[in-house]
Amino acid sequence: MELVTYPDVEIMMISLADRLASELRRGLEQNDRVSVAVPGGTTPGPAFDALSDTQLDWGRVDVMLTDERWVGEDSPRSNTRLLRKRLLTGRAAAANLVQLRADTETPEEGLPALIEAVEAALPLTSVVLGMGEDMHTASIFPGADRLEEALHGKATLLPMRAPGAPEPRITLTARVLNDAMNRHILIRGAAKREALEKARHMSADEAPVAAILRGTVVHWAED
Ligand SMILES: O=C1O[C@H](COP(=O)(O)O)[C@@H](O)[C@H](O)[C@H]1O
Repeated sequence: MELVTYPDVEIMMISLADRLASELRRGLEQNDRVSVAVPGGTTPGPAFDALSDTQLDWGRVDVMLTDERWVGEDSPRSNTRLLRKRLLTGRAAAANLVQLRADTETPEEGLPALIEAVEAALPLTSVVLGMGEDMHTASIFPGADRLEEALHGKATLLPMRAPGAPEPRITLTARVLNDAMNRHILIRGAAKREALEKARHMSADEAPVAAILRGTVVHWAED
């Protein structure tokens, strides 16, 4: 992995947005469409603000989440809600949202309706991942019920339940994340930096983010 540290969070968010825009532009020179997967949670909002303002042929861009919490878009915990509000707005409103949420009670029931559109947008041109202090990434959590499949299996998308996750989830698997042409992890604050350093010396079963580190650029700034 390559660790890039920034003088502050604002510069980090703008730099990451610039870098993603360049990767997508380069992809569009050679392909009809490009795709990017982004995290939810509390970290990426400012990078979304910067990216949504970027000049790009957004009509040829597929945008998806790396993972979603199985809650409705009216919930403040909905990652799709964050995406619509902060990324799929302004210039980026022309992008195509590849949904990771269906209107069913469980992710198991919803998955068949989602998989085709997700697979049509693969391989990802770029992926940005977040990471929790427990070293989960996307919704691949330590102790999760389908951890083994998510880390080592051939699936594209999996339902996931974990002690550290308050609601059921759906997540892209390590295979899909590692197949992305450009991979980034976005973290801020001392606790996550420490967790990342620990994860580098742990197995992916204990620290799922370890499965995605090879060849990935980690972007970090102090809070
Ligand atoms: O639950 C989730 O957590 C991670 C990390 O979120 P953060 O709030 O600590 O930035 C996030 O990357 C993931 O997409 C989300 O569903």
